[in-house]
Amino acid sequence: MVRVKIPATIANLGPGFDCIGMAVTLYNFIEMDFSDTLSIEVSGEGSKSISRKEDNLVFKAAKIIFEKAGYKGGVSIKMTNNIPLARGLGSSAAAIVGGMVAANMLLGKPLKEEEILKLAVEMEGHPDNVVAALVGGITISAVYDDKIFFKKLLPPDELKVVVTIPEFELQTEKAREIIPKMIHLKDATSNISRVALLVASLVSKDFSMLQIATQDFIHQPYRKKLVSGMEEIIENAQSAGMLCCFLSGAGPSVAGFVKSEEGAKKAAEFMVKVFESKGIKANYKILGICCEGITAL
Ligand SMILES: Nc1ncnc2c1ncn2[C@@H]1O[C@H](COP(=O)(O)OP(=O)(O)OP(=O)(O)O)[C@@H](O)[C@H]1O
Ligand SMILES: N[C@@H](CCO)C(=O)O
Repeated sequence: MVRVKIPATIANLGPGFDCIGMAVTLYNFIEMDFSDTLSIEVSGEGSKSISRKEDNLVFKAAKIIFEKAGYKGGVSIKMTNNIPLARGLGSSAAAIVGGMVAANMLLGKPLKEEEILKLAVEMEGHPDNVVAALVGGITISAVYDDKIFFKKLLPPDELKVVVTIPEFELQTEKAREIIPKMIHLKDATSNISRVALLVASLVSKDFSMLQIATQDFIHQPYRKKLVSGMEEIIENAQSAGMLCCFLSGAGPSVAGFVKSEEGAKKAAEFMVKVFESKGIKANYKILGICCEGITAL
């Protein structure tokens, strides 16, 4: 039997659409063992909605590894989920990375980490969440010639993350459909400058420009139609005590960086209030940045 712990991830951090991801201290757990048949147990988030059949995402990810390694038997999977589904916290990346890594461990690690990384990115469709879930920290990824190139930044100690999670689900697929296929050169230039500024700010631990460095011009302006309250929260981030604020992944959660737990609480209460003013119930979590990525227990 193998057991893994997989972090939630926040993608984009504003302008880093499909390339920046950040692992945070909220975890799902997967136990996997050999079995004669397929059995799936789910507790916690998604326990009412997640499929227990062959179309389960954790199983589908594990099956890719089983097929590569030539294993044809059954499997039992027990998951304990703390990452809410379809809220912009990387639940699908956690399911894919967790399923693949657990299956590979169960079979005695026939695949190398690079192979798993490639298969997981292919399955998810973009590298941001998957890379961060695998290696932890804040990751910057690029895909070229079928290979994934990434760098991991270890976060400045004092940074905390406050995430406000609306009650409603937003499937990433739907949140991607709303983004136009063509973007203006001016918007592309604005995002390129922000991403460069964001990475430089994190590396130099200079947070003074984070509000500008997390501005986005290519996905948030369209997604705000799907997440009412998001724009008001982002516009007032600094007066609410945050260094900056952005849509978490594809949404609908909204996340911000703060320097203290006390500041985080004040910011979270503000965010919850804005959502409530739009008729949306929301809760919040104050998280750290997870430096390790998926771990075997
Ligand atoms: N533990 C899990 N087991 C099985 N399926 C899961 C699990 N977690 C997520 N999923 C599947 O992934 C879907 C959510 O994925 P989606 O990409 O829409 O959002 P997300 O990954 O939570 O957010 P984001 O991609 O914005 O970070 C769920 O509706 C469910 O089908
Ligand atoms: N980069 C992705 C993250 C969500 O999976 C998006 O924003 O659609």
